[in-house]
Amino acid sequence: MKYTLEDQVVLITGGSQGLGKEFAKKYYNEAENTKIIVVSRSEAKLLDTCNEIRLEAHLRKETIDEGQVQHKLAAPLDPEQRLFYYPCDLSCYESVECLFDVLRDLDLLPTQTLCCAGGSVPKLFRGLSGNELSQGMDINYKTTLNVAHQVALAEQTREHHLIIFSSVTALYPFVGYSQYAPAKAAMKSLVAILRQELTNFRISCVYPGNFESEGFTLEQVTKPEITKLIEGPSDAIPCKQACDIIAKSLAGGHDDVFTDFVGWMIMGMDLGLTVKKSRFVALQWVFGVLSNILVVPFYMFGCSWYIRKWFRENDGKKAN
Ligand SMILES: NC(=O)C1=CN([C@@H]2O[C@H](COP(=O)(O)OP(=O)(O)OC[C@H]3O[C@@H](n4cnc5c(N)ncnc54)[C@H](OP(=O)(O)O)[C@@H]3O)[C@@H](O)[C@H]2O)C=CC1
Ligand SMILES: CCCCCCCCCCCCCCCC(=O)[C@@H](N)CO
Repeated sequence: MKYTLEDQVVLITGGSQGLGKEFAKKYYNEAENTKIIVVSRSEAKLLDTCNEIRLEAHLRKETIDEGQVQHKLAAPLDPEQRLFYYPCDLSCYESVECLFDVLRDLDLLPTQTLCCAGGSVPKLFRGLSGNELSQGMDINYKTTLNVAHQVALAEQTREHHLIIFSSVTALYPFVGYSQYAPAKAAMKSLVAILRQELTNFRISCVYPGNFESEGFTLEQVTKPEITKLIEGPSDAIPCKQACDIIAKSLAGGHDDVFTDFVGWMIMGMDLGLTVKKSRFVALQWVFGVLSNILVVPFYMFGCSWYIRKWFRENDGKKAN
């Protein structure tokens, strides 16, 4: 199944900001007939986002078409429009059912689904509240699980492209990400199973390294220094760059997608009983096998030693 921006109905979860919004912009600007539905919890944010995308496109067109194009304000699921929004807490299964009922009624069942909703609160384990812990699973895993299940039920026979946004931390879990990495690892596991079961689906899984977004700015505030140190090699790239890299990789037929070289290396080191479809996969496998023998044990030894030293020096204080 070819990845193309044109002639689709695309459902983007977490479409109100960050990478989801970047994808919404991309579809809106680079495809003519594609219908886009952005979903997130906050209606105010969604409305702002839709207006911003339309206004930007309008202003751009105005300079080309000398003001011939009319700018319309966003309305929730207005069938005249190409860009729709729907406020919904996707971690609640019943709400996702309602969303799909609405989409079915409006003949807007998606042909592509981008599960971008997610987010992390990086802190040391003892510093997290019970609410933050359950939010980690709800925002990252349950939003994706619920949407994937409803799409699977809605699209029993038609082809569908499901694109799930995990993280490099699913492949390399480390200090500071206890609230987040396990949920992203669960998404990787779900992807492997759905690829075997949903035979009419193309299922892609994106493992981004750091990129700039509203969520990223926020997580930097609570992120422990030791976490920043370990993830140092994955410098945050601009959101648009991440979006373009992912779209290009999907168009190239790859289904395990990374956004930087560190991501490619870590994906290679993650061997096991899953099929991998990533860029330069043969080279990645050879690199992975060799580095698991020659580098990983020493890196992990050094890393554990450094983390223990860091905890000793910070003497169990709230070390963030
Ligand atoms: N930025 C980074 O460095 C990296 C990000 N990722 C992953 O990529 C994806 C996009 O990241 P980024 O752009 O930074 O994300 P942001 O944190 O900037 O945006 C997250 C989006 O998810 C929505 N959302 C959160 N919870 C729910 C919910 N329960 N129901 C519906 N929508 C929800 C938010 O809207 P609202 O609050 O209105 O619900 C928002 O639109 C995420 O899954 C993230 O984990 C992976 C690796 C690196
Ligand atoms: C031989 C071994 C070499 C290993 C090199 C180690 C480099 C580690 C890079 C980890 C990058 C993690 C990005 C997390 C992004 C993310 O998901 C958060 N921004 C949350 O949103």
